Amino acid sequence: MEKKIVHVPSSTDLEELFREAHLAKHRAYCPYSKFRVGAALLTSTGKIYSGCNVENAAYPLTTCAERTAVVKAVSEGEMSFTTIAITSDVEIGYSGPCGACRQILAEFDLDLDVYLINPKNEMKMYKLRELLPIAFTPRDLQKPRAAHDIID
Ligand SMILES: O=c1ccn([C@H]2C[C@H](O)[C@@H](CO)O2)c(=O)[nH]1
Ligand SMILES: [Zn+2]
Repeated sequence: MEKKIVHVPSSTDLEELFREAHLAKHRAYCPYSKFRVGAALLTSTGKIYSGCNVENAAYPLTTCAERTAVVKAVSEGEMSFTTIAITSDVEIGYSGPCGACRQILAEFDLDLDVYLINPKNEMKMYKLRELLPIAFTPRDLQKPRAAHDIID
């Protein structure tokens, strides 16, 4: 079997990742909610893709920071992620990724490390599988289904 080379994040990688998430938060376009979010995604090759929330006058068209980062990475050919850092202006506790973003991240790896960081630089790490138990992922589409469920 071919061995996959995975870049194990060092503490310097993580510091850089947290800094990128912080910088991305400052680029948030959120004139309606005034709620800034920054995210930074680390690939298994050691690259970082960051993103901010991008709102729209047609409110439901808003893109979350996490989704911006995923779309940037995937559109540059990166699909293997080890870690995401997410930061907002919530000072008491942490703001977690919304349900839609959890699902978007679950497409790629439920073992993803999710760091939530607040403005006091406190942080908490979760595995994505903890944040989205019994996730629906591409593997579910591969599972055998009962004949009566198959529509052809
Ligand atoms: O996971 C989340 C949740 C919310 N937001 C953004 C969307 C919107 O611009 C603002 C308030 O919901 O925060 C994100 O970027 N990520
Ligand atoms: Zn979201």
